[in-house]
Amino acid sequence: SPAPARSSILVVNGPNLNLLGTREPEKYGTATLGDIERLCAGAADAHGLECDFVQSNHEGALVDAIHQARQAALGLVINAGAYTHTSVAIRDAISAVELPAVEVHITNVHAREPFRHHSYLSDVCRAVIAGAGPLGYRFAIDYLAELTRDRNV
Ligand SMILES: O=C(O)[C@@H]1C=C(O)[C@@H](O)[C@H](O)C1
Repeated sequence: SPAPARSSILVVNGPNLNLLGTREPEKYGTATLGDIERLCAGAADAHGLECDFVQSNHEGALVDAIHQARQAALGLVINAGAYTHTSVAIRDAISAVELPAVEVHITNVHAREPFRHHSYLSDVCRAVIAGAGPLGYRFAIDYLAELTRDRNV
């Protein structure tokens, strides 16, 4: 009989996102990382799925978390924070694990400083959601649920 379908989405948050709630609230809002994780859990639950969460300020720890998702998750939601704009290592990890990934940014990075306009991750992700605030995480989960529906991965 086929292996049971995977039911978890790994939500990856990068550097400084642990400060959400008090980090430049005029840009990032007042929702804490915990609030966002609860939003994600509720979004996944609506699809009969669950979320695992990792947040790290360390690039290699994020790479390790992406690797570990390969055997367990049906997809990735990733807000790599500043590493979005610098990290070939995280890009290569996403590409290597061959899971559908959605890139999320709370802010509209294209309306900010030029150095935020380029992402090393976008072309190895299925979709990019930027500027919708914390709701972007829910949109990403809804999309991944649709993408992987009825797929015994
Ligand atoms: O909007 C966000 O969630 C992203 C979060 C960060 O920490 C920044 O370094 C990115 O440039 C934008």
